[in-house]
Amino acid sequence: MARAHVAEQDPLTLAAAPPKDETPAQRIIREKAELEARRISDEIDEQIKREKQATKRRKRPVKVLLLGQSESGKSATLKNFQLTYARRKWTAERTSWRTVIQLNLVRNVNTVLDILAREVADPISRNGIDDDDLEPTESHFSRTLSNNFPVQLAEKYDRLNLRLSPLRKLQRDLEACLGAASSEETSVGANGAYDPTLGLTALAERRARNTQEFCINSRNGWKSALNRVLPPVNTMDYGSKAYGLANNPTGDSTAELIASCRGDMIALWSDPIVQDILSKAPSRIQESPGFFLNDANRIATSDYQPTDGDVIRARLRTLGVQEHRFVFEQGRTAGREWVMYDVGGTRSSRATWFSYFDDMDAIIFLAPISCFDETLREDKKVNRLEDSYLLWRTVCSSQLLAKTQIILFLNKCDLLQEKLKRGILVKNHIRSYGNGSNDAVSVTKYFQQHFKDISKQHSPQPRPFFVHLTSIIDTKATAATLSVVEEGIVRDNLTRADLL
Ligand SMILES: Nc1nc2c(ncn2[C@@H]2O[C@H](COP(=O)(O)OP(=O)(O)OP(=O)(O)O)[C@@H](O)[C@H]2O)c(=O)[nH]1
Ligand SMILES: [Mg+2]
Repeated sequence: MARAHVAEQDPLTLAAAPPKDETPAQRIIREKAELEARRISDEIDEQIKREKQATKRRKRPVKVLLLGQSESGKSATLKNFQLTYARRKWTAERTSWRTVIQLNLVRNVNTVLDILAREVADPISRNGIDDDDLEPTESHFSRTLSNNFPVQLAEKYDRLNLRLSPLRKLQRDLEACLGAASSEETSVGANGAYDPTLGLTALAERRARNTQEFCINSRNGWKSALNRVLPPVNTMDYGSKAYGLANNPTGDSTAELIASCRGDMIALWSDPIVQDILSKAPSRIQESPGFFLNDANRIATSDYQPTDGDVIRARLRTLGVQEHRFVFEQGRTAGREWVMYDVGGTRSSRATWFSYFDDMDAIIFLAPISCFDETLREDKKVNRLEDSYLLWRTVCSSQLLAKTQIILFLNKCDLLQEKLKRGILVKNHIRSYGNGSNDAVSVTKYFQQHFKDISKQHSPQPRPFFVHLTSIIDTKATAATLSVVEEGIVRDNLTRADLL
């Protein structure tokens, strides 16, 4: 009774109650109207629910996978994305690249010394001593050069070699601190060997057996390698009495040591005879990844701070698959999170790629087209461009990626131009090129057509061919390319969200 009384008093119940004097005909009309109102209300609820779900899907991170052989420019592309769209994070992380760049520079110096030793000492290289084993001794240059050059020059090299010798130990120590990422892979373990006749599925099965690289799956990406550097380097001793570096608590000992070698580095690099010898070497050190000798004057200082360009050019090999998350601060997708997966490109790393094919909004495939005359570090028998063709075919033909947008970057166009200008003939390395013109436009067009044909022939279903000619170290031009890429990826991402 008490409840009925409350219900009677409730204004909502009273308002919704049928009129007291309602006739049966009026009742039928009223109930019909109520039914219709409920139907409309349910429909609106359903619409709101659908829109909420679509908004949620649209807000899910944009996922991009970067693929391509080692040294193709995947990490450099990722860095450009950060530089262009996540400036705050980029600036915060820039300093942590200092040690990598210093190592790159130190390695450049040691490589020049090695090339000099090998080039001027024919008897040594003929005796089968490998580049990697070569460690010039104090008297090495004077012993070998004195046959060909004035004694005073030989003495100069001896002096430089001796004065720069602490950089040998520094290189080893920095490599030890940075870990495997700081060195290039030069040979492939049996388990990790890439066999192009195997599908990626079969390769993925090998993954579990190959533990060397796959245990490293850093969510912080390269930061994990960079973070390892500072403490051990602080305590290094590079003949510290001579350089006054012992127990420097700020980690500046490396910079101090490198700075103390600056004059000698520059003297070595600017020497015309050294330049002449290097110009006759089979590959140009200036075109190798992480080349900084032209910037020694600026980098070999105790207070060196990397510039944006330095970081893009720094070389640190990617191990395993690294996930990078960042919220775009500008662009069409400002406020939206992007997740980019940067993979290691060496043959032994490729088996991991497969498990990331699912659920990507786009794949950016990097193919360095300047490499037509080079072979893989990990397999000297394989031409780099041929390797890229094969990889591209594998990616295009994947059923899992049949509906995924794939964007091709024909990268290192700057180096391609350099090589062609130097007179390197494409036909000598890519037989199918025949007597085509050896200029950059014709060569690029030819390579591009080949990639397009592969995509057309091997894609499980027709897909558009998106291609960009890039020089990823050119940050301004790359920003313009990335803007186009961002638009395409987001458009695709929204379409997928609405279709889901
Ligand atoms: N000159 C020139 N150098 C480039 C270009 N793109 C990348 N590089 C440099 O080439 C080197 C290798 O690039 P990375 O981005 O480290 O290559 P990666 O594909 O990530 O290689 P892995 O991590 O081994 O798979 C770096 O030193 C880059 O700065 C380019 O277009 N031109
Ligand atoms: Mg990389």
